[in-house]
Amino acid sequence: MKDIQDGRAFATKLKRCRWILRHNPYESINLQPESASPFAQDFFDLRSEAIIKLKDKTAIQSAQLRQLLSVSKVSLITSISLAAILAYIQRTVVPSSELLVWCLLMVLASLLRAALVYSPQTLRLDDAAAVQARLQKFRIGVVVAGAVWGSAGLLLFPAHHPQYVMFLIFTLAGMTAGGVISFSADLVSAVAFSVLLSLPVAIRLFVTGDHLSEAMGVAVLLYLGFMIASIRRINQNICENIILRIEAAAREGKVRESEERYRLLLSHLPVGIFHYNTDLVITYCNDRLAELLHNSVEHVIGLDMKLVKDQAILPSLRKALEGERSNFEGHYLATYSDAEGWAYITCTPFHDHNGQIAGGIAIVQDITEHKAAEEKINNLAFYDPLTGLPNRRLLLDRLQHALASSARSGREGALLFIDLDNFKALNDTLGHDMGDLLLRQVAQRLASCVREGDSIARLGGDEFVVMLEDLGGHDLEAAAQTEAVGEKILAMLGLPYQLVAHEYRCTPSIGATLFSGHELAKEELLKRADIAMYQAKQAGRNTVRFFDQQMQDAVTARVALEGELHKALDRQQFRLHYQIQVDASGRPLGAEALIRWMHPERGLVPPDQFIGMAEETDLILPIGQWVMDTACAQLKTWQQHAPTRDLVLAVNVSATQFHQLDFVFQVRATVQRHAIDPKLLKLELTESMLLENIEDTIRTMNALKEIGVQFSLDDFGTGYSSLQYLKRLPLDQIKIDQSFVRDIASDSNDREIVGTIIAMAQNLYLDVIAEGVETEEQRQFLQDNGCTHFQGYLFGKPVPVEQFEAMLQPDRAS
Ligand SMILES: Nc1nc2c(ncn2[C@@H]2O[C@@H]3COP(=O)(O)O[C@H]4[C@@H](O)[C@H](n5cnc6c(=O)[nH]c(N)nc65)O[C@@H]4COP(=O)(O)O[C@H]3[C@H]2O)c(=O)[nH]1
Repeated sequence: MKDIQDGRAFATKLKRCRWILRHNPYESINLQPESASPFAQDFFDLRSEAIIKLKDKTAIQSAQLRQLLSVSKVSLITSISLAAILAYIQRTVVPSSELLVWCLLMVLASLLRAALVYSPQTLRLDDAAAVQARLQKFRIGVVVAGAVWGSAGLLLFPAHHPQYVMFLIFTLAGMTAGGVISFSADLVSAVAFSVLLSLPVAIRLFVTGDHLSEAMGVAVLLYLGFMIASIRRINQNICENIILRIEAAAREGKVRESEERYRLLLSHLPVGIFHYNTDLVITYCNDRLAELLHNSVEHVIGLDMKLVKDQAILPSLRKALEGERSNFEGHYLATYSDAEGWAYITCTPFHDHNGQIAGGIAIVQDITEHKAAEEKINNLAFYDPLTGLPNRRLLLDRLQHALASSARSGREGALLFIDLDNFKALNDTLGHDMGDLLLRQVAQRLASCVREGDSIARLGGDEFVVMLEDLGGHDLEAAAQTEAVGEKILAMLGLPYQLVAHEYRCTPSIGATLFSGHELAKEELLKRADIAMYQAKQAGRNTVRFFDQQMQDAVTARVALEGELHKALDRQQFRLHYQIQVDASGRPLGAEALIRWMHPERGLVPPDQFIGMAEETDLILPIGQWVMDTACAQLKTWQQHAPTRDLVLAVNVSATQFHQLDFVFQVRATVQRHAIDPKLLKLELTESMLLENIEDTIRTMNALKEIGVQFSLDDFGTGYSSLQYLKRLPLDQIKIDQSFVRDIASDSNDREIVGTIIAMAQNLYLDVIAEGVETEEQRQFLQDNGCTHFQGYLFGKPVPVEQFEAMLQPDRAS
């Protein structure tokens, strides 16, 4: 029902619109699409069309006017010529006064028309009023000319000379026909001209009264009627032609506009576009494509794609010519320039107006940067950025493939877990840059130790893994091959490294494990190789060890212990035991503070089992600080009692602790916090830690010396024991390692070493203390050779403070 109503309203409005168009093109039309119905939409379209037509009305009229003016000159000349001929012929049969009047009228009418035709005023096509005025003037000229020509039917009509009458009618008929042709662009002008020309002569013929004249009069009228009908049709055709021309011009303008718009759009698009014909010749390309190819648009257009250097894209281009949309992603190489990169190309068929495939359109996206980013991400995800070697992730992936391949071939493979010995020390002493340099050189050397199909990966830090594939089919054979590669790696990595100005030597510890098919998961294999490496470390480093189950159990236990060690400090499970140090007469000089871990289940855990672990995990820092605090607190207590006031307490300091940037500050803060005499605090340092960075070490030791603390060099004799550095270190004491003391009685070598150490210390004015003295014989020997201080079970084992203080009682001393 609503649709019907809409339809009716639509028809009414359509009618009104048409009426306006026809009768008053300048009336404004204010019609809105009231609803979203299809009729309303149609009406809206029609209204838009009508408005455009109204605007075009002026253009139509000006085109009509131009057409009228263009033939006016010829028609005016023809009119004047015919008028002259008519006047000349009729001069003998019509009164000269009438002829003169007519000629005069004709001259005036011709002048008027000439004035209108040759008017200098230029016509403005968009000025509706000007066009209207000019048309009106033209019509006036035509009406005047028609009237003058019509008057010839009355003034130049010689009733008694039928031949001259015939000539007059003939001339007027010709003029009418000519007028119709000349003025038919304007219906008003053409009709007015015909009527004004024909009607007077027709009337004159009827007035004559004879039958022939009357018949001729009727013929003239019929002829006029036919003329008017023809004029209407011709006028309609002319108007339609004009409209078509205007519409075509407008359409052409729009097409040109849209072409320009698309041209601009295509040229400025960030993607390359090209059109190609069915011969694969490029017929169009935008600026971006030319830019991508490092070429000009002119050179690219006309390029025969069949002849380009890189033909990878051709199958996709051809697919589009078969009517299918296709894509291409890949690397491209330009033919006529050095351009290359990665592109993503979409090819679409292009149809002509008959629906036939006329070629294809290709959209080219430059994905070079995207590819580079992708590669970078890929590299980051799978490769170690420092050495360029595969990382753990890629290694595990390759291991998975190796397991599958081993399962297929029945041949074994092996993993070699390589850890550089003392790498941390290198980083600490020469800096991380040197560490990085070493790792890069290690990676290169490893590559020279394996076959092409084998893999090398860096897991992080100084840990590398080499994966060997296609070894023998039996354990022994595969193990021998693995051992050989391991030895080769040991030899190769053991050669000196040139780290800028430093020549550096380093050894690896290698753990190996074999694999055969999918017997073990890849993570388990890696773990086994790691455990074996740990075993190699335990065995003294610079060696290859194969995985064994006992070792794994030990490692598992160690991991458990490590977990508990993290909590030990918070749970207050550490204690300090004190081992007495005496002089030659057995008088207590002080003690060495030795840490103990009182584990609730494991009982007392000796430091050998956890100090190393604490150092690896940096737990040694809080533990070391706890020891320092506890020792200072003890010193403070001792300071307050006469028998213990002068006791010196030796505290072990680990390398990590000592090399902390704020170690001096920490010691000073601790000494001040407990308000102890710093002279009573003796820091025991080992040879190896002092050598790490001798200059920094001396600086730190001097700073601590300024506070007042003393230094004892622990385990003396086990390291370099070089006089060179010994001289430079601000030491107070040298401690002879218990390993020399132990065998003094039986080993003449050890006796010699001990003697030399004591002599050296005396030369440097340093105290000497021997540790691990268990027998009177050892003590006597040491004393005879000049040793003045002693520590060992002979005097007392490390004990809790209460027992230690009890040992100091005068009754016991005596
Ligand atoms: N067989 C035998 N052994 C004797 C004799 N006299 C002393 N000892 C032992 O020798 C070690 C001396 O300590 P060290 O050389 O500094 O060696 C220490 C030291 O390097 C480290 N350590 C102990 N406490 C600490 C600490 O608080 N901090 C740090 N960083 N390390 C510590 O643990 C190592 C071992 O300490 P301990 O097991 O307490 O072992 C102690 C002690 O119990 C003897 O006559 N015969």
